[in-house]
Amino acid sequence: MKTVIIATKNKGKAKEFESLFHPKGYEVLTLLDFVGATDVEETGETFEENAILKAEAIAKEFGRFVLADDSGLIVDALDGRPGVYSARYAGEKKNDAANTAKVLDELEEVPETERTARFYCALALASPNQETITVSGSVEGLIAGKPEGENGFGYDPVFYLKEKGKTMAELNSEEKNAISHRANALKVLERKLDQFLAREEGNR
Ligand SMILES: O=P(O)(O)OP(=O)(O)OP(=O)(O)OC[C@H]1O[C@@H](n2cnc3c(O)ncnc32)[C@H](O)[C@@H]1O
Ligand SMILES: [Mg+2]
Repeated sequence: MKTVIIATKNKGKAKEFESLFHPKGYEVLTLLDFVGATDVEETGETFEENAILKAEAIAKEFGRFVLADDSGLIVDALDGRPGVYSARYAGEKKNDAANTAKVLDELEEVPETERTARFYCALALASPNQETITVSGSVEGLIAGKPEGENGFGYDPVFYLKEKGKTMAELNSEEKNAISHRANALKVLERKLDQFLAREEGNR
């Protein structure tokens, strides 16, 4: 089986990438499978910059092609926050419940019509042998009044999808993977993947 390494230490992302890549015939490994892999600092100002930082650092470290994901929640009423700080919005400890509570708190006075938001995902595919490819995807929603649902991770319990009448955390993984920012970015990447892999073969 072909293998793709994802430069992430996030269990929720790892699980989603497994379900997204298995049907394509790829086994997925993440940094959770490699003890001692570098924790790449996310010093970029955009999702794209951070995805590139993570993918290129780990591709160099492992000497092979690597995919990285930098993603987050963009809330219009908060001028785009938490944005690139989504993972550490309530502090460096990366606590999903605390991050979510902080967003809900900040939106307390904001009426439903103004609670528009989107999840955004930048993917970077890097290799020591060729130029990095970057793609992105997003999904539109509203920030709910309180958390609902147990599935997914991060801000999923407060990300309400009007068309579904449910939060992202009330969808099963198949349903989330049909519409998510991550799945949408991966669809775009797919169109470029074959050429990228052919160049990898050529560089062996
Ligand atoms: O950097 P890696 O190791 O990949 O893991 P991370 O959790 O730090 O990931 P990011 O830096 O990309 O920050 C993304 C944060 O945005 C949120 N997020 C991203 N995708 C999400 C999704 O599908 N559902 C809910 N929240 C999401 C969640 O809080 C993540 O921790
Ligand atoms: Mg991170």
